[in-house]
Amino acid sequence: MHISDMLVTMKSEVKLLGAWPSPYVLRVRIALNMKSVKYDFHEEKLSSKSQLLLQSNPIYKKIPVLIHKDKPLCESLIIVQYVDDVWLSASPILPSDPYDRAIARFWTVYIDQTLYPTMRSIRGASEEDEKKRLIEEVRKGLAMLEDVFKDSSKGKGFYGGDQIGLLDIALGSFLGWLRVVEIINGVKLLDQNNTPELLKWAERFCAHSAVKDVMPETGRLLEFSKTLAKG
Ligand SMILES: N[C@@H](CCC(=O)N[C@@H](CS)C(=O)NCC(=O)O)C(=O)O
Repeated sequence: MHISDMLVTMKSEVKLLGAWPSPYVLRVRIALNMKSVKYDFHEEKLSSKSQLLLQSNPIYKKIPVLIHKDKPLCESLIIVQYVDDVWLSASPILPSDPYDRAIARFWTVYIDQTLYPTMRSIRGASEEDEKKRLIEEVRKGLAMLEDVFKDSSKGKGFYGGDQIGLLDIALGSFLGWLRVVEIINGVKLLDQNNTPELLKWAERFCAHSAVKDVMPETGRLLEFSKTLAKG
C-alpha cells in the first residue's frame, strides 16, 4: 500500500451516507472494501433525511453520498469510479484497456436504465400478463449479461477477470433484490437453463470477502419490501 493511501484511509476522512437495503449504497461499500478503505457509515432514514444528506446532495437528495475529506460525491457509479481513481494501488475496479472500460460502462448504463427499472416495475404490474412480460424481459436482459460475462471474464470468475470489477459491482449489488423478486413472484430470474454461468458467478460474488459482510440478507430484504408495499 502507498503512503498516500494510508493517509487517506484514516477512517474519519471517509464518510458514507447510506441505508442498508439500498443496492446503490452497497456498490460503494463493496468498492471501499475492495480497496480496504475504512469509513464511517451514516445510516440515513429516507423518511427524514439528515441535514448532511440534503446539503451534500442538493440536486437529487439521494443516497449514497461519499464524503471524502469533507467533499461530497453523489451517484453510485461515479463514486465507485472515484474510489478506483483515488485508491490506485489496491485491486483495480475498472479494466485497464480503454475499449474494455467503455464496454463495462455501457453495460452499467443498461443495468441502471433498463434492467433494474424493469425488475422494479414487476411489483407494480397489476395484470398477470404484464407481470409475465416484464419477468421475461428481465430474463432476456440477464441472458445478454451472461454472454457479456463469457466475453469479459475470459474464463475467470468475474466480469473483471480474477477480481471483482465495475460490472460485477453494478450487477451484483442487485442480487439481493433479484432474489426478493424471485421469491415474491415464485419465479427464477437466474437459472441453470437461462444463465448457468451467472448463477455460479452470483454465488462467487456473494461469497467474496469484499461483499459477504455487506450484502443484505434476503430474508431481511423480503421483510423490508413488505413494509414498502404497505407504505
Ligand atoms: N442513480 C442513483 C440512485 C440512488 C437512489 O435511487 N437512491 C435511493 C435509495 S436506494 C434514494 O436515496 N431514495 C431516496 C429518495 O428518492 O428520496 C445512484 O446510482 O446513486
